[in-house]
Amino acid sequence: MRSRTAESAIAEEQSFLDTALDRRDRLAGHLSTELEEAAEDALDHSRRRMLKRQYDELRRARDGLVFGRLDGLDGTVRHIGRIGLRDQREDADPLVLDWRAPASRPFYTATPLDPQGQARRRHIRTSGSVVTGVDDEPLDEKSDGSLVGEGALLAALGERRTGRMSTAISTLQREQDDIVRAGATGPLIVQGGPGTGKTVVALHRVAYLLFTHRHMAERAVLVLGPSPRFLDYIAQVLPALGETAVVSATCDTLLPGVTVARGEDRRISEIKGRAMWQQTLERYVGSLLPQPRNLELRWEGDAYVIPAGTVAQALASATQGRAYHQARAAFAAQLHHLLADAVAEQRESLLESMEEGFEDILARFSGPDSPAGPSASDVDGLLSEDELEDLRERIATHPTIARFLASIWPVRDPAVTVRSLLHDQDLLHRYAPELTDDEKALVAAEPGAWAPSDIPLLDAVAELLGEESPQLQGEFMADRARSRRDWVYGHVVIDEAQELSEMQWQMVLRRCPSRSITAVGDIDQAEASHRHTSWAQAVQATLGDRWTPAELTICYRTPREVMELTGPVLAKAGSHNAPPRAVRSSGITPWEHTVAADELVGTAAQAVRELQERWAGGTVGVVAPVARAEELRAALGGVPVLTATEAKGLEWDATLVIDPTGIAAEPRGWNGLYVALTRCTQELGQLHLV
Ligand SMILES: Nc1ncnc2c1ncn2[C@@H]1O[C@H](COP(=O)(O)OP(=O)(O)OP(=O)(O)O)[C@@H](O)[C@H]1O
Repeated sequence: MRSRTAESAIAEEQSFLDTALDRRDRLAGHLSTELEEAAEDALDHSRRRMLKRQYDELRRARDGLVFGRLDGLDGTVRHIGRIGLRDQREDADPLVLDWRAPASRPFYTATPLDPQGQARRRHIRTSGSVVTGVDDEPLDEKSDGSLVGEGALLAALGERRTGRMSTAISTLQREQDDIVRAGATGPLIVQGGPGTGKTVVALHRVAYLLFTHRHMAERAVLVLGPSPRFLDYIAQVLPALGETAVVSATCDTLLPGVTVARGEDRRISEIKGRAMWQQTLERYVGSLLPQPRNLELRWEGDAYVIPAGTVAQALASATQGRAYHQARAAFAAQLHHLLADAVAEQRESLLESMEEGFEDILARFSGPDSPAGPSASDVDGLLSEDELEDLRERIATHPTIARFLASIWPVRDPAVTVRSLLHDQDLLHRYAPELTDDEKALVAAEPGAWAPSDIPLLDAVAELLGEESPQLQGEFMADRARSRRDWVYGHVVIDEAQELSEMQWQMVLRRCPSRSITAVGDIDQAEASHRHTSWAQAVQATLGDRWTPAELTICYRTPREVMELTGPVLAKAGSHNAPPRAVRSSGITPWEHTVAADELVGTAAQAVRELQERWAGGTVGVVAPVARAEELRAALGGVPVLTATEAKGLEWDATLVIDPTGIAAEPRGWNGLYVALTRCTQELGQLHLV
């Protein structure tokens, strides 16, 4: 039963929510009329876009229109919601504060020890347009102050999982909020154990940055995740936060038009992920540039020679700071000039010699008293500037000259270029001397189809070669950004960043030269083939020490009972860190059974059925060793059966971990097992093999 005070608080907030909903509808109606009229009025484009954005924002903001309230020590009352709502009176304070606005910050960070001028924080729970409850937190009393809005947080964490991540704007915690609102001028690397809200923080940070730095929306924000399944899991969070200027991708899908077509051996992927490839590729593409020499060209039946010295100068100025194809275009322009000059010069000297011959003839046939005939000065051999321009134009568009250029400086395709290097041990010997003979042989023996570790190499070569023809610039659209290799993003967010190889980091930096990057990850969950065991090591080759560390320390997902099992696993993974502190207990003891190999599938099927019954309306997931995943997938149809790598970043109400010893025996398997054990929000079961 609710107390009278709770009833009256709910009624009070219901009345406020009704006002806010009414205001929202009025504003949306007003904007809609303005937009309709604007169609005829030819409203200027950018204003129209702004109105449309505001209109869409208002229409989307149904859930969580108002979710919080701050009562100041000075008696002021401020409501906080998904978006800001202006009051009817222009000079009045906003009716609802946007959660990202600076004035909303105390909602996430005020504590009894640091009340920031606030007397009380209230979480308002709603379902559609109905207020269902309030949680009040006095900020003028002493408490341990470790959690913000504990009631609302624990209610959110205890909810059944839907298989899709949801927003956490009403329950963001202080350490999370600090990261969400951190400055964005350089790389920020956030370390956090499983379930500490790294993904939550990363996505809310995108929304915060796009709200605070409007210019970022013009260049879009790139969100990089570990797998398409993960991107699907987080897909609705940003639209729910009102953000559409976002492109999501994995490192494998970042290069437009290129698809990963095969898996690869860990050893080779480690070799191909090393930072040294950047120099290797630079050296190799550099070697493909033409060398200075005499160039012999034909034009309209005559031969012309451009001497090696002149060619060397033209090459030096064309290649200066330019990618291969841009340098080629600059050199072509110079070549056209040089040839036109040579043609003009030859023509001049020909005319001059003709002229001299003509004067001799005249001198022979006429005496000193003869009347003056045409003289050398009357026959001007020089080409006018227009004639010279016309000649250059004809040279520039002539197929013979284009063929000549192609013979000394061919257009190159990144894919062919990468393959020609990787499959040739002699070239590898010359340009990748850092590799051992064994490593070179392994790389050269790889099949032709692209593997994940090829993508950053292709990307690097595509950058070194440059676009053959410049791509059109235009008005921003996320699709446009996605379709362009050379798109420069306003900000990049990397989730599960511990998995990135050095070459993948390079690929990210290429897309964000400003280095406005947020990388979140858990170095203890790293399973990729690289050997990094610290962030400093992971980014040494790309960022050096120019990055800011941050940390998340509280586990929101996994209950205490499960987290207690993970300490020894983490130690076996070679980590010196302790697992994060779990914020809650589920009251359910993790269980484990041991079964014979031939009973494994049947027992797993039975266990999944029981879990599904217990967690009806929620989700159940199975994590298994790579070698068993296929068989289990076939037998347990309908339930996700994933390897530890595939389960990264995901969560279910209940997880069944199959053959933990088998998972631990995989490469970096203890890290994998740490991932597997920490996926559940409520119940963990393990099936061991005898
Ligand atoms: N402040 C919060 N309010 C409500 N729910 C939260 C909050 N922080 C985290 N959660 C929930 O905790 C769970 C774990 O969060 P998240 O997936 O972001 O963690 P993570 O650190 O990325 O985990 P992992 O390393 O395992 O991928 C999610 O269900 C998320 O919604």
